[in-house]
Amino acid sequence: MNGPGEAGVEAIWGDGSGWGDAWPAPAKLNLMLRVVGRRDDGYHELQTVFQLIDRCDRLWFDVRDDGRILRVGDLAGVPEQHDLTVRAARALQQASHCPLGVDIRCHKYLPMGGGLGGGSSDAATTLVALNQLWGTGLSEDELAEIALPLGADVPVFVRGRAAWAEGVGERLDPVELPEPWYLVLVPACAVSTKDVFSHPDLTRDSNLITLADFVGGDAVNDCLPVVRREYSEVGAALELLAAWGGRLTGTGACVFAVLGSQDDALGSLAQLPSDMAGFVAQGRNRSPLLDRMDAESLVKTGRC
Ligand SMILES: C[C@@](CO)(OP(=O)(O)O)[C@H](O)COP(=O)(O)OP(=O)(O)OC[C@H]1O[C@@H](n2ccc(N)nc2=O)[C@H](O)[C@@H]1O
Ligand SMILES: Nc1ncnc2c1ncn2[C@@H]1O[C@H](COP(=O)(O)OP(=O)(O)O)[C@@H](O)[C@H]1O
Repeated sequence: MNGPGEAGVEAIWGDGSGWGDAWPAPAKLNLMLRVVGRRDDGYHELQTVFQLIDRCDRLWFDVRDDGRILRVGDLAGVPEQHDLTVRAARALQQASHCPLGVDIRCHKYLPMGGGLGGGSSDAATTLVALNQLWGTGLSEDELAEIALPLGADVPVFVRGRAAWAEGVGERLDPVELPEPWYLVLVPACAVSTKDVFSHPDLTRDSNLITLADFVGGDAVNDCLPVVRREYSEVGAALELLAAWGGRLTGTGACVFAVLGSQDDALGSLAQLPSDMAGFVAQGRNRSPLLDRMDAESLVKTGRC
């Protein structure tokens, strides 16, 4: 992650070129989030708007002939069998009866527990990449179905488009939004999605709104009051963004604001207090993962 004062953007992340052999796993921002109900299984019904950004984890996959699925390297606090990339590969292997395996390497650039969906995006990139590399040939709908049990946020990354979302995040309608420059702050705390959704004070009965309401400025995040109260670091970060109307993404901890230009955003990043981390990224209606697929037109192996 970039600290304040460093260049906040790597231009190669946004345009689908310059990835080398790495597969991108972009972050998302929830531009608004309403909790509109609770299902019998405890999951909450949401209305949210997802936009992708051009800040990404990077993944590499080496196909194995012996069917084993292995993680290369460590991820702090996440045992290999719980890693969403490993779980995604296993889910695809089971669904497709593919005899192949894979070594998975992931370089994290996205904070964990930040509300940026990094783990979910890693899982989605694994599904999309292995569907190609294993030659399993599943459709986007089939991949999205495998994605949902891995996490409510995984399907949007499989589909790779900014979206208006309902249900637990699986009912997705693509939307075309402005693609502004965002300043994203990363408070020094990780927020547990589960803890926020089980908090007794969480608003769970927001009224339904329409896309037109959102476009007209209704951009509330119902998780904010609880998160702000439980994590003082989040409140402090939001104060730094007050001039631009800072917002919380998902259940946090990251907060973000729309800046007028890349230069404005980088200038504001450079002026942050030295103990506040952050980065600059551009909104994307189309995932860098889809751009990478198009750019490289990888040849299907047809080995399954
Ligand atoms: C809130 C959102 C908004 O985009 O993002 P994050 O802040 O986590 O990034 C997502 O819905 C999160 O999706 P994801 O991170 O995949 O969550 P999951 O692993 O499926 O769920 C973690 C836990 O949160 C609770 N949960 C999650 C989603 C939801 N709609 N209702 C819930 O009650 C459940 O207790 C679940 O056990
Ligand atoms: N490959 C992975 N990358 C990140 N987190 C992972 C991964 N696999 C499992 N996890 C778990 O998922 C949790 C949520 O991670 P992440 O998706 O990055 O945050 P958020 O849901 O807040 O956006 C992490 O705290 C971690 O325990």
